[in-house]
Amino acid sequence: MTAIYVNDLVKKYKSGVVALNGLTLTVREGEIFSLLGENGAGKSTLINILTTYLSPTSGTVTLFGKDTYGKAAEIRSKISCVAQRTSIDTHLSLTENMMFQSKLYKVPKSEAVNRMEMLISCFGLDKYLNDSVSTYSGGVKRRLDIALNLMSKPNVLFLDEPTVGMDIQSRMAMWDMVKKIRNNFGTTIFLTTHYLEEADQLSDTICIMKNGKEVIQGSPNLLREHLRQDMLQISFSGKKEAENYFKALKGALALKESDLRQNKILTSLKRGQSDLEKTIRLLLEHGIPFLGIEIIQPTLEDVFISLTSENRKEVS
Ligand SMILES: Nc1ncnc2c1ncn2[C@@H]1O[C@H](COP(=O)(O)OP(=O)(O)OP(=O)(O)O)[C@@H](O)[C@H]1O
Repeated sequence: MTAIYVNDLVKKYKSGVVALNGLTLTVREGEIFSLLGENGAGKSTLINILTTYLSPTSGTVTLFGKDTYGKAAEIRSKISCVAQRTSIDTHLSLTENMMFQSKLYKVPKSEAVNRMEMLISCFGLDKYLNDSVSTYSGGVKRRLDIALNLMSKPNVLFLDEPTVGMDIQSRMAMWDMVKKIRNNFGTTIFLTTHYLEEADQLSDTICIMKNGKEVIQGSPNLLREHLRQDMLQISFSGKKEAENYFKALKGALALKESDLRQNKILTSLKRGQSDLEKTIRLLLEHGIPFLGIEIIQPTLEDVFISLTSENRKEVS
């Protein structure tokens, strides 16, 4: 069943900015759906419309088959949104925070206690029960915030950049939690992220947005297949060296600005082995001190850069 359906959605702000420009996407029930896009692509605007805090200029938004227009209260009882700022009260204990949340959603007390105990155990929050919430790390506060938002048994959970600013351990604990929410409760999860690795690890479906419109939507593998060709990667000892030799190789290898990444030059291979041989010859003839050269499979980051860079080809 379709959880969220957005068709030809347009949002024009009073300032004249068109933040969403005919966006269409589908989120299936029980999946983890990630929305990726550069700053200003329209992700927050879309979340604000889906969570009923903004009304669209035109287009259709349905949640579980029902048109959301004018039904804010009904929709809000089915969803939860974890924004970047946590809704935790650091003067209350972990359990007081959870019980307070259940009162907001009018969950009967005995049911709320059962649900709280289940969530605490499911997400490994029991080891923090005796500590003051104000001493929790950012990662644990974020996990508690998500647990609070699950007290109301939402059908859809919106997560706005759930791991921003976290170290790798906290990020992995969060990924584990997000997968458990889908697997154990069947909750549909709609998240935004700037981390391609996160989208790749977590998502059943990824949608890449640009300028208020979808560019591509599909599984991580489908997106990777979109490039359909291997890439040539030349590594240098540092970023500066890569920049210098990028200029020297630009014309000969028909490189684009987006082909320069940190200490590497990455470009699509048009003629496989013969491109590799030509490039090695060129590097040796010009005495360019490269560290390595290899043919690699495109990553999700390569797909993202290829689809969102200005001169991209239209998606077939
Ligand atoms: N309240 C507003 N009034 C006018 N323009 C706005 C408003 N909110 C956002 N915008 C503009 O709409 C466009 C989309 O913004 P939005 O915040 O939805 O993008 P985003 O993808 O969430 O960006 P980021 O990743 O930086 O959070 C941008 O050009 C932004 O400046």
